Amino acid sequence: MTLAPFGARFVAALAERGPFCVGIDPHAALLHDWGLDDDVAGLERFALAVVDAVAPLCAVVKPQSAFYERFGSRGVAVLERVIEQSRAAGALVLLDVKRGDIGSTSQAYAEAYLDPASPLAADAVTVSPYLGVGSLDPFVDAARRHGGGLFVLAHTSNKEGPEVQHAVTDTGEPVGDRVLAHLRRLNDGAEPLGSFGAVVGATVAAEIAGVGPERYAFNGPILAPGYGAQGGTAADVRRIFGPAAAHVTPSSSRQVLRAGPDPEAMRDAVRRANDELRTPA
Ligand SMILES: O=C(O)c1cc(=O)[nH]c(=O)n1[C@@H]1O[C@H](COP(=O)(O)O)[C@@H](O)[C@H]1O
Repeated sequence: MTLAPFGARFVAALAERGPFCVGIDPHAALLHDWGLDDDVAGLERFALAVVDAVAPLCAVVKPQSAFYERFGSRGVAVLERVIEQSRAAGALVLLDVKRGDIGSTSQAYAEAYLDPASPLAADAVTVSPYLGVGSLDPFVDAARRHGGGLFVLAHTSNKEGPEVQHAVTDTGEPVGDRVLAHLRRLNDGAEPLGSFGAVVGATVAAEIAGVGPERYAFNGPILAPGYGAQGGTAADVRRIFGPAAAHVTPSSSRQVLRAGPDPEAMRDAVRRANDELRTPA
């Protein structure tokens, strides 16, 4: 089955279900809080309970691969089920792996995460441009071939990010903005939205190097992690992104997961976040 381009699927999913993205990150501390052991059985119970509760309700889920890889191949097998069951429940799966390498290795990563023949195939994947945005071309090609999406790290939510991302390039623009300029070109002319997105924290400064929300006026999706547990709010999303907020999926992991294991409490957390994010300023 050939999928429609990711950008179009992203727009439709947000319109139908709301902008909020749930991160499925089975931290050891959360397993403990839920009364589960920090082992593969606990991981599986936790992750699939979250999928059952939220995947039929929210537009995007974002499992972070590290929390599954921690348990080796059996943990990765749980991740495969999280991906498959979330997609079956109608959520887009953004697999958070932050990959990026020289082109020939990026090619193998792209096949692992975007080729529908792979057991780990997702709708979209997070990638790092630190080896140069051009090193991500195999991901771009695979996304175009398979209707997949990319989210490229630009201005991340962590306090250490600006050391690299605000550094000024030869063209005088910050590194993070150079990444956004590449995305502007990749998405040029796509309707209703391109498939090549940016990662910009819901915690970043509203103005960087004298430029405000206009830096995010590009024709692609934006993932905004840091909502909730890292302090980002709906007001921050509106302040940082301005009109581009219409294409932003703010994500939170711990804020929703801490509401579990009661499925209704997790669903309430998702509904609350979507209500806050949809309310006009
Ligand atoms: O790419 C990401 O998802 C990401 C980028 C970023 O700038 N900051 C960030 O926190 N993340 C991820 O978003 C999630 C945040 O989790 P919470 O702080 O529990 O909501 C984790 O999976 C992080 O790895």
